[in-house]
Amino acid sequence: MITPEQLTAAPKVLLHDHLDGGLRPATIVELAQEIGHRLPRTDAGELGEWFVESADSGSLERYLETFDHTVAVMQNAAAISRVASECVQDLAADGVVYAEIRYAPEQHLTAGLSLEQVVNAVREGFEHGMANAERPIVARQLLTAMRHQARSMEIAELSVAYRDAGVVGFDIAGAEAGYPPTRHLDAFEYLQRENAHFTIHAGEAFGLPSIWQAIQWCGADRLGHGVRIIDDITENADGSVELGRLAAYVRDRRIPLEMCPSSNLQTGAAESIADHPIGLLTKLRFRVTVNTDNRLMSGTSMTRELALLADAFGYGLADFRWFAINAMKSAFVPFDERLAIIDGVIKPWYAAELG
Ligand SMILES: O=c1[nH]cnc2c1ncn2[C@@H]1O[C@H](CO)[C@@H](O)[C@H]1O
Ligand SMILES: [Zn+2]
Repeated sequence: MITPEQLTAAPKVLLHDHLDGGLRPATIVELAQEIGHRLPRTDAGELGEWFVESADSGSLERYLETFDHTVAVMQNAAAISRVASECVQDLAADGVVYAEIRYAPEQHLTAGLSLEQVVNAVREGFEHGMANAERPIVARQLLTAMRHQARSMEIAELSVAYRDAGVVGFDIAGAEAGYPPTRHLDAFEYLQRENAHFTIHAGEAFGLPSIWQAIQWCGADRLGHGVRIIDDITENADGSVELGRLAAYVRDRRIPLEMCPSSNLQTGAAESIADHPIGLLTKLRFRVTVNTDNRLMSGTSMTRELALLADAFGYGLADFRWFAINAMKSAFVPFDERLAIIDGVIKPWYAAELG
């Protein structure tokens, strides 16, 4: 049996976590007071519960409405830096040793900041967080463009401009139905020409066409969620499994799936953890990674996600090591930096625990 202490201490790698989905409720209350933003609850504990309940809507669109409040309090550089630093410290306390944290710079301009000022504020916060965390952690930025907006090219250019300043990749997020990834093809083609990395939220609220476009039209390095790839997999009555062409491609090419179990229950992408496609995809040895998505809206952490999976599927330390190494192999930092964490941090810890 894995003890809770062991699970917290286990080195974890997080590729899919939204900066504006992971604020401490107490910080939201303080920041809202400073700028006079009205919150649905003013007690931090109640506010935390409000986020989880409101995000528990069964629809991605309604889930996303809760971000109005977190984004509202992240409009000046001091607030953004504070949130970024606390994020890194919270992840380190949760045993995360490497994290790629994403947010949409274009959503943080309402009080007059420029896109560059937003990225710099996050950078300063991450540096402060790494320096003050209770355990060593490496934190990097992914810049997200909102798929219903038309600023993806500009944000892609921003991610390239800051590639040597803590930004390791690009993403698109927001409502998926009606906003296919090909809407932003120019941005993805630009990134490919720049030898840059990107992931795409696909196959969460919409099915295979979205995943297919993300990979075969846009050239995504990784898939955000990607749960609907299960629609291209047939389980026969005799227990045999058949992969369609797209599912086979994703598995054969080792395309990383950034899976976020609790988030998927809230948006209706899965019924329960036990029914979540992560079980079958792990058994079939897809390049599965475990992620939090939005710690505030899901009331979760990496430790909690792993504990839920352990309960539902009987996973143990060997499985958690596999998830961590899968994720670290799929990170957007240079290969030597990935290896340093795999060989210097993840493998030694598990070797000591597993014997
Ligand atoms: O699971 C998700 N699917 C799609 N979009 C999301 C998800 N979680 C958060 N965001 C969106 O990404 C923005 C930048 O971080 C958030 O403001 C939210 O609108
Ligand atoms: Zn997400």
